Amino acid sequence: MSANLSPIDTAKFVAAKRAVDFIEDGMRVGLGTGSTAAWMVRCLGERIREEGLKITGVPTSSRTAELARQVGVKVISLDEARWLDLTIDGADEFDADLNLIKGGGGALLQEKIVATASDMMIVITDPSKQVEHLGAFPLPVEVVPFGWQTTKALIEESLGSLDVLGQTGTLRMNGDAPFVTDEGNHIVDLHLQRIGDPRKLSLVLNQIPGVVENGLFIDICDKVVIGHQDGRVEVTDINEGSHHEGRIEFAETDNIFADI
Ligand SMILES: O=C(CO)[C@H](O)[C@H](O)COP(=O)(O)O
Repeated sequence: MSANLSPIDTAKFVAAKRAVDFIEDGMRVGLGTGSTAAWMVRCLGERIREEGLKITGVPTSSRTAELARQVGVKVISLDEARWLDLTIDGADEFDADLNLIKGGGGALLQEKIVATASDMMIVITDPSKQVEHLGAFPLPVEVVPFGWQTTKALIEESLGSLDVLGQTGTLRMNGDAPFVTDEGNHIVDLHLQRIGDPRKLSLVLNQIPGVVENGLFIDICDKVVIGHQDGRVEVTDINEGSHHEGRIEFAETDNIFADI
C-alpha cells in the first residue's frame, strides 16, 4: 500500500524529513507531539532501521511514546536521559524571533520541560503557522483541576493589565468532560487575538496559583524548518542568523508510508 499524501501532509512530511538530518548517531533526542512531530518520529524510525543509528528518544506525550516504540525508536524517560542533544517538535504559531505558541495537542508541559532540557530545539512546521504577532491561535494554559474556575477567573483578571486584544478563556473539553493532560491537569485556552509582549504575559501567567505552565515558548527554539507543499524546505537558524532553502525528493511508495 502507498499513501496519498494531502498537500498539508506533504509540507509537514518534508519539514520532518529535513529536520531528522540534524540527528547524529548516539544522540539523545526529545520527541515532540502532534501530527508534524509524528512524521518526524516515523522518519527517525526509518533512519534507525536503514542506518543502524543508536538513538534514544524522550517522548513528550504518551501518544508519541507509543508511536516511537512502534517504529523502533528506543524510549527512555527524561530523568534517565537528564539532558538532551536536540528536541524536534511542531508548533501552533511562530514569529520572526522564533517565539512560539504550543499546546494545541495538549502536551505543552512536557514539551516545554523537554525542549528546555535540550542543547537545541528545532521546530518543524508548514508556512501557515508563521505570524507577525503571536495570539491568533488560542494560548493554552495548563491548570490544576483543584479550583480551576477560580484560577481561570484570576487569569482573565490578569489579562486586563496586559497588551492583549482579547481577554476570555475557555476550558478545553474532550466530549462532555474536561480535557485531561498526561499530567492529570486541565487546559484553559485564552482567546487573545494579538499578544503585544509574550515574555511579560508568560511571566504573569506562571505566577498565578493553580497555573502549571503556559504555551508560550520564549527564547527556547533555535531553528525552524518550514516545509512546503511542493517539496521545498526552508531552514532558519536564529543564533547563526542563517537561512537556507532546499528540496526533499521522495516517492509515495517509500517504505515509510507503508503503514499510513
Ligand atoms: O504543541 C503541540 C502539541 O501540544 C503541537 O506541536 C502543535 O499543536 C502542532 O501540532 P500539529 O503538528 O499537529 O499542527
